[in-house]
Formats: sequence, structure tokens, C-alpha cells
Amino acid sequence: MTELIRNPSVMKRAQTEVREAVKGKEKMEECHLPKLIYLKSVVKEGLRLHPPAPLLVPKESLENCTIEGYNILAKTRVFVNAKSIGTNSKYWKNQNEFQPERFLDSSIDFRGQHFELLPFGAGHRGCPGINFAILVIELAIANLLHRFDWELPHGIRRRDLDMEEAFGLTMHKKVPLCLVPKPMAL
Ligand code: HEM
Repeated sequence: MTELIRNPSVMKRAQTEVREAVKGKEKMEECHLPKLIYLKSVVKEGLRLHPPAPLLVPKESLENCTIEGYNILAKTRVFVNAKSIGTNSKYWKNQNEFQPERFLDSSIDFRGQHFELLPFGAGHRGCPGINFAILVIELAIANLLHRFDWELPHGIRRRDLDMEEAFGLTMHKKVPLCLVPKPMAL
């Protein structure tokens, strides 16, 4: 929601898509989600820039190996920095910009097959909650966009929004987002 309010053209496009898919119905349901191609890109782009677990879960190497000239001994604790990979200019154009369009004509997905995007990790210990998580996120955002227009509180400008993140069990905004919902007549 913070990236959407910071990027009004993205908000508008996502909202138009959601409202057309749901066509006057009170609530967005699971059956509407396959139509929301742009919203899915918005969620992907959010997870690329703001992975809730930026270092995934620590791993331990089973045997000695060499990666790009670095010798890594067996039983070394290894962290994969998914946040840094997701914002590496080697793989991503305008790497720090929120641009969901980048996914519209790309096959890059977050299911552990594309190593440039790993918000859920990969392999044996990748996140088993991925399908549930994506479903809940898409449904929640779609309903927020369907039923309300969103504005910043009086006197707060988009560029004033504090994007700092804080550590916890997962990363979250250090300063909570505060928005004014304007209910939409159905
Ligand atoms: C946006 C939401 C979520 C994100 C970004 C996320 C991300 C992750 C990541 C990065 C890992 C570690 C993967 C690795 O190190 O390779 C993980 C593990 C795990 N996640 Fe999620 N997760 C999310 C939601 C969920 C949900 C909703 C559930 C359960 C319903 C769940 C259950 C688990 C479990 C049980 C593990 C440990 C798997 C293992 O160690 O074998 N996650 N998740």
C-alpha cells in the first residue's frame, strides 16, 4: 500500500483492473484473482523491493565448495541475501524503482526457479506457505482497492513517506503507514 500511494499511476492502473474484474460485486473473491494480471505484478514488485525475510533462513554448507573464487568450508553458516539480489542492477533495470510493468512480459516468478527473485527462498527448505501467502495478499489488496480510494492525511506529501524498515520476526515498516480511506459507492 505504501508503494501504491507513492506511485499514483500504478495505484490507478491496479484499481481500474480490480474494479473491472469485480464489476459492481460487493466483494472480490478468489475466483476473480486469475484476471488480475497487473495486481499480481504489483505484489511481485513489492516482494522484490521489500522481501519480509531479506536474508531468508540461515543454511549450513554440507561439504567444502568454491563459489566465485571463495572457498567455503563444510559446516559454514551461509546467508543468502535475497534483498540484495532483488535490487542488483546486474539483473534489474532501474533496480530501486517500483515498476510492476517489468513483470508483465517476463516469465520471472518467485517460486524458486528464478534466482534473481527469491522472497520465498528456494529448494527443499523454501517457503511451504507460498500459495496461501500470495492468495491472502492478493485478496486483501484487491479488496482494499475495490472498496476504497486512498489518500494521504492532510499536509503529508508522497515524498515525505518514511520508507525505513525495522527488524523483527519479519521486516516491517519502521513508521506505520497512515492513509485516509474514501469508501466507494457500489
Ligand atoms: C509474504 C509471505 C511470506 C514470505 C515472504 C515468506 C518467506 C519465507 C522464507 C524466505 C522462508 C525461508 C526459505 C529459505 O530459506 O529458503 C520461509 C520459510 C517458511 N515459511 Fe514462509 N513466507 C511467507 C508466508 C508464509 C505462510 C503464510 C506460511 C504458513 C502458512 C509460511 C510458512 C513457512 C514455513 C513453515 C517455513 C519453514 C520451511 C522449512 O524450513 O522447511 N510462510 N518463508
